[in-house]
Amino acid sequence: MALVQVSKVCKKYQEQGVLEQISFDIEAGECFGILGPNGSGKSTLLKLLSGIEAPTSGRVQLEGRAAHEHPRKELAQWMAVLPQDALPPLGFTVREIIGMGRYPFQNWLGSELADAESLVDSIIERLQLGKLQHRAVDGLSGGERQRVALGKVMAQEPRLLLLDEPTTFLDIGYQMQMMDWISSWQKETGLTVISVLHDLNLAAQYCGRMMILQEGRTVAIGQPDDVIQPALLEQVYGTQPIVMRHPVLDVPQILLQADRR
Ligand SMILES: Nc1ncnc2c1ncn2[C@@H]1O[C@H](COP(=O)(O)OP(=O)(O)OP(=O)(O)O)[C@@H](O)[C@H]1O
Repeated sequence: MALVQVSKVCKKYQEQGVLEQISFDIEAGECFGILGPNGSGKSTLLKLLSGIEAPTSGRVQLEGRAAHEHPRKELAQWMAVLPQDALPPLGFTVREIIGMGRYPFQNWLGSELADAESLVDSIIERLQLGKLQHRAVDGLSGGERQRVALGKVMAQEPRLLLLDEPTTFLDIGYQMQMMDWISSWQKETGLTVISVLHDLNLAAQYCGRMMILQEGRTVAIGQPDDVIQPALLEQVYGTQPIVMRHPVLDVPQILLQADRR
């Protein structure tokens, strides 16, 4: 059985259709990208996948059970969400925030049987947060804060990770670092990743499969080569990019073209 099964999902807000007849499956260990123009329904789909909201019709199932019917604490023990505005609470230190990823595993006394401190240490080392670990998150840069947010979801040791545009506001160095960390973590643990992304080039490099939404409907779903097609992208985004192959990675990449007239 696929880890995630979405079948004939529709979502309406006050009679306004936001998602229409969405169906796809995701197998354990996949990296799946959700792309599409602004307002096409990407974040809404992520909310349905995380069980925060229920579909108006159709089904979203995680391990064969409706996403919104999983008890929240149980779900938090195997699914983590990194939202776009993952601003951790002010006043806490980097180390404390990462430790918060362990909350779903604590008993009512706030203690955990397994040694969480060594896990937190290894995450701090891996994300190069050693020098920042005792600083309050308030004064950190956007890139540093995003790294802390990633550390918190890593501490949760999920099997399914949902990301909402994890690289927004990051410079190209941090963008690649963030995606590489997620990718190596995924390879080591067999984690399943579903990510909303705006950047088609990043998606083609990191996602095995991706879908493109337009006005709440699926216009393409498949491997990057199936999806990154000039005519399709022009139809969806209203601009026709040049599609080339990445000289090293051998995946499709787009070049945008200014109108010089
Ligand atoms: N709670 C809500 N109530 C009413 N309308 C909503 C609600 N949430 C989203 N919408 C509408 O649903 C549509 C899709 O929004 P959504 O945030 O899912 O798009 P998106 O593809 O993630 O956009 P972006 O790329 O700009 O972040 C938008 O028209 C939005 O206004």
